[in-house]
Amino acid sequence: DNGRRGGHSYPPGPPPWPIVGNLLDVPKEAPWAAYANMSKKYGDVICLRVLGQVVVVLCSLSAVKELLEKRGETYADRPALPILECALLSPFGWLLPTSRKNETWREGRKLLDRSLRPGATISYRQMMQENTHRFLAQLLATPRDFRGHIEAGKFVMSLTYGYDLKDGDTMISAPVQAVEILSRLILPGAALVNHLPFLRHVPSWVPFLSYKPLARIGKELSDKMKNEPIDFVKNAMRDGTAVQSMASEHLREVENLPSSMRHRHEEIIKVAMGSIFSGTVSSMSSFFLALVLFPRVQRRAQEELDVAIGRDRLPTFDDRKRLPYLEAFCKELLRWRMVTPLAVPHASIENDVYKDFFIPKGATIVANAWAILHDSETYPDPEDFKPERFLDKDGSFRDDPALGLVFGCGKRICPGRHFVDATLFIVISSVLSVFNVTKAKDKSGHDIPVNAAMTVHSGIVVHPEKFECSIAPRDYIAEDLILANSLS
Ligand code: HEM
Repeated sequence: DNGRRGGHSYPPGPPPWPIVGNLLDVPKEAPWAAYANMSKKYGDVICLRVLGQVVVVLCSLSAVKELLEKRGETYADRPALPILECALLSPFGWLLPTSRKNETWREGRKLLDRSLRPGATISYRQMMQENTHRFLAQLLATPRDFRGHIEAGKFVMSLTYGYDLKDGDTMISAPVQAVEILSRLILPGAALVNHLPFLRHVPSWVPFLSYKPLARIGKELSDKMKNEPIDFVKNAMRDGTAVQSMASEHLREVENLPSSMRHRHEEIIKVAMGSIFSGTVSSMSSFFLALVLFPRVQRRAQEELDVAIGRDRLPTFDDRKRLPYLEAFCKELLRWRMVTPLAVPHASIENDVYKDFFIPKGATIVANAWAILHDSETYPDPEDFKPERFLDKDGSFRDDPALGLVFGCGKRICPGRHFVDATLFIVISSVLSVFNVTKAKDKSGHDIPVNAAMTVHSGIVVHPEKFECSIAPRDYIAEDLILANSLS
């Protein structure tokens, strides 16, 4: 393979070495920034060859849109990763984010798109508001545990299954473990590890599991993850105690089908619902980080809330159109500290030619969303948190089509994006309307410095490092409001 087909060569990139190719060029730290740098030298479409695998990194909006969106069908696959075939991981083949482009993915994806479309999330507004009010009460009671309050996955479990997650609940232990295992192994940083054959057999760093045969562990976790929450919903439906949720709605739709058909539909429901994870944890921590680091932004958002809503009630979804600064704030949050700076890799299902470059079938395609949304020409001082970027001179909100990239692009674009958008709005506006978030103080009353660093958490998702902050009600009016709403 000399990298040429029909007169076209692979996209440019660092020259490959014999045998190892570009293995040593694959960045280990902040790969999004390293690829962005590389693109200054080689252009917006870069090619690396890693142990026989062609990896194409897209660093411009036009390249991402042209390939992943316009030629969406060609790039709708996920990479075929040998590691996913190992005994431990093969039972998770059904999970939509990593699934190859097959019939189960297509059907599951359709169901998720239907459940999570903007119109459908409107019917969950009440539930989101109630969850948010409970979150405010938890912040008031134990502000130092703010990370724990965010991390509970509550929003997603009540949306998906109408399940009220308690602290330390085992209902999410299977998904949490599975996500930890999968995401550590599959994505960009780990891309090269996938090709190291010994890993196909022994992920020895999984100590809590290693006493059982891997195949059994994988199957048990996968079954638990898929079946346990759905069984909960079915039982609740039988007892007449089921509350509205995505799962109960779908189960109701197929309730009266003949059993053979019902079985297949229920399987798809399990696949689709089981593929939903709490993805907003990272953004919510970054939200608190932004507030401590940029007090000016916090004050401005509070001024807008006070004028538009007043101080005697909490925000609702109906207020959104009157809060352009807050809208811009939510967008800036997703841009400033991207959750998945390299999105999730796609793969090509056939040979393709882009701008005279040859992209072979089976190539891994990485959309470098970070390079685009942190480009200092389009976003001056990209590391600063500035909602104003998305405001017109008259203060109205200005949308930016490139922002959608934080949710990926094309056929695999995040189906949870509208839900995320709604969740962030209601949580952020509610927190800001009643709390002041500032640097925490040490015993002698000095500000504790804030660690603003980000860390790669389990493979693809990036989180803020642990930091401290003080979260206090703005005044007694705010405190009363939180308490009154958490009781109703
Ligand atoms: C801030 C929060 C979130 C971010 C930044 C995010 C981002 C992403 C990205 C970048 C992808 C890959 C897109 C691509 O391949 O082009 C993705 C896929 C996915 N996301 Fe999200 N996501 C978030 C929250 C959620 C939530 C709350 C849900 C469910 C309600 C969800 C469900 C999914 C699923 C099922 C996929 C796989 C889609 C497929 O492969 O067909 N995500 N997400």
